[in-house]
Amino acid sequence: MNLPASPSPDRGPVPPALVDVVLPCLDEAAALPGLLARMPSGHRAIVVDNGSTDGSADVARAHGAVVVHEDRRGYGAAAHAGLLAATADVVAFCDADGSFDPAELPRVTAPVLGGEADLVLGRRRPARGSWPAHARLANAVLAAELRRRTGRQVHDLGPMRAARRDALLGLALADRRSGYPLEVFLRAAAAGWRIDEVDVAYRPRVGRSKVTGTVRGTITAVRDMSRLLATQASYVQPSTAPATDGVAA
Ligand SMILES: Cc1cn([C@H]2C[C@H](O)[C@@H](COP(=O)(O)OP(=O)(O)O[C@H]3O[C@@H](C)[C@H](O)[C@@H](O)[C@H]3O)O2)c(=O)[nH]c1=O
Repeated sequence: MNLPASPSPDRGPVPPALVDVVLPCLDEAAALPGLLARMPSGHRAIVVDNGSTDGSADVARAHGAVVVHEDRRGYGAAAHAGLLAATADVVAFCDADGSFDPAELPRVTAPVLGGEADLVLGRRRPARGSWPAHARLANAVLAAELRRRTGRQVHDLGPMRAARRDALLGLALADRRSGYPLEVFLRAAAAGWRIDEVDVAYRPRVGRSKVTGTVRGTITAVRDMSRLLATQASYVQPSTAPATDGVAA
C-alpha cells in the first residue's frame, strides 16, 4: 500500500522517511499532540486508529501523522495493520499513550539502520508510577521464561522496538492481540536474528491504560501470551549464532 507523504504545508517537500513509526492508538487524543511533536527527523508517524471515539484520528492528522484505520480492536491487529501500511525500510513501534519519548527512537532504530542488529527492543527504565507492579512482575516472569527457552538476553518485550520491514514481513506474523510483541520475539529468535536491547525511559502514560491498568487486564494479557508460548513452542530453537548476512528473513 502506498501512503501519502506526511503533510507539511509550511515546511516544503518532505524527504522520504527512513523509519516508519507504527503507533497503535485507541482513544489517545490527549497524548498525541505532545507525542507527535517529538517525532525525530527521518521518522514518519503512522497512527493506527482502532475504534477511537475521542477524535484521535483527526488529532493525529492535524499533527502531521499518516492515519490508518483498523476496524477490529486490539493492540496486535493495530500493530500488524501499521506494519502492512509501512513503506520505509525500517519500522519502529511505539505506544501512542505518552509513556515513551519518541525523541529516543533514533537510539532504537540506529542499530537496525546501521545493520548491527536485526531487532532492537526498548528495555523500559520506569519512572515512579509508570508501570503497575503487577504488570511489571508479569513482564519480568515472562522475560525470564524467554531467556530460559531461547538463551537470549531479553528483559522486556519492549513496546518500543524496531526491525527491517521486509524481515518482519518475512516472519509471517499473525495479529495476536497483546501477544503480538511476543510472537515477533519468538519468530525472530527462532530465525537467528541478532536481538539487542536499548534502555528507554518509561513515564506515566496520559490517560488510562487499556491493557495492564488493572490486574484483570494483565491476567488477560498474560493468558494470551501463555497460549502463544504453548502453541508456538516450535518457533523456539535455542540459538546463539548471529545472522551473518545482516538481516535474516
Ligand atoms: C488495548 C489496546 C491498546 N492499544 C494501544 C493504545 C496504546 O497506544 C498502546 C498501549 O496500550 P495501553 O492501554 O497503554 O497498555 P499498557 O500501558 O498497559 O501497555 C501495555 O501495552 C501492551 C501492548 C504491551 O505489550 C505491554 O507490555 C504493556 O506495555 O496500545 C490499541 O491501539 N488498541 C487496543 O485495543
